[in-house]
Amino acid sequence: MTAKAPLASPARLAAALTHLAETIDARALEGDAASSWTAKLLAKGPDAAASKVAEEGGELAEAVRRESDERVASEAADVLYHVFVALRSRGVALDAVAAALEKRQGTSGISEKAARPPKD
Ligand SMILES: N=c1c2ncn([C@@H]3O[C@H](COP(=O)(O)OP(=O)(O)OP(=O)(O)O)[C@@H](O)[C@H]3O)c2ncn1[C@@H]1O[C@H](COP(=O)(O)O)[C@@H](O)[C@H]1O
Repeated sequence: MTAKAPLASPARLAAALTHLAETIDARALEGDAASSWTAKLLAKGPDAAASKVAEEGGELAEAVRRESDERVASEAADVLYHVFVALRSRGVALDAVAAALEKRQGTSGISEKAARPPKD
């Protein structure tokens, strides 16, 4: 895929993310750490979830820099999974993330940055 290719199949990704979020929710409610990786991660708490987000984010960055498209997709999937686990671990609702994304719709990142108050 080239940098100019469209980001196809957003509905397919949305469906996969919905399935993933529902699975993580189910594991949080009745998962067993002996048989569920998600339940095991959640039992460790937000600090451990944060470490996994940082670790997987670094691996994705490395893949984007110098690995195959397949590796980039796989590392991106790892990041998405661990972001969802971290949100569940903190008790931050997916609705809050959706609201943050919706609020930004139609606002260019360049104009948003220009409107920020100056840093001290
Ligand atoms: N998407 C994932 C997913 N991605 C990664 N992992 C697991 O995360 C584990 C750790 O992966 P790492 O690459 O971080 O390996 P590691 O660096 O050796 O791990 P550390 O011990 O260092 O933390 C592996 O066992 C992976 O299988 C996942 N485990 C679960 N899911 C999803 O969650 C669902 C429920 O899984 P369970 O909770 O295990 O039933 C699954 O059906 C999947 O859809």
